[in-house]
Amino acid sequence: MTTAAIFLDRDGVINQDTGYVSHSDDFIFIDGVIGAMKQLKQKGYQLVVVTNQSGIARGLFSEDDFIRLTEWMDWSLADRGVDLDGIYFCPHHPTEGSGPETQVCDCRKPAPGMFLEAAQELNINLADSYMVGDKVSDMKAAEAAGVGHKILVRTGKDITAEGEALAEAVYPSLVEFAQNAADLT
Ligand SMILES: O=P(O)(O)OC[C@@H](O)[C@H]1O[C@@H](OP(=O)(O)O)[C@@H](O)[C@@H](O)[C@@H]1O
Ligand SMILES: [Mg+2]
Ligand SMILES: [Zn+2]
Repeated sequence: MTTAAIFLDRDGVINQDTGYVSHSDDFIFIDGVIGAMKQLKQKGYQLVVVTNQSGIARGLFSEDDFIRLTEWMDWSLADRGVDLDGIYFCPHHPTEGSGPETQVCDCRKPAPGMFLEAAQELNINLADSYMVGDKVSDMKAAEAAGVGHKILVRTGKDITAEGEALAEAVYPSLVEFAQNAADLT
């Protein structure tokens, strides 16, 4: 059996994108998102985070730093009744940096790799799923993976005309999206 998922971009959707956030001291949940995530789980969706973390390739922080922050985020959410089903990240950048993570990959959005891996591992029906992001690359990655619904929110980077054209809908934040998303259960 497959189930639908809500794919969530991290920076600009879950937390304020102050630029390459790598420590819990700098991780600020956007108002209302934890409640919104809880509501989406109750509607029957899996919740899967898909995040580009080129700060690793750029040498701004290490993969261990990312994992430490991710564990903190995961526990902060679990404490508030939200269990994430999956967290996928891309540590690469095609040109920036000088270490092993500086490489062309198939996981950095707008490539669909993280979505396809999640779909395999978590038995996700991509056509019935949603991607909620703040950038054109989020919409393009979802499109390339065959995610049925592409949503932009205004809590991150400025929404461009290109982004608006690719998205099915634009909401002020994840809160309004969760209020409008259909029940699966
Ligand atoms: O929004 P998600 O995918 O969760 O994460 C994005 C971050 O890793 C950073 O990605 C960078 O893009 P580049 O990776 O430098 O193109 C910039 O957008 C930063 O402001 C942002 O903090
Ligand atoms: Mg983002
Ligand atoms: Zn990658």
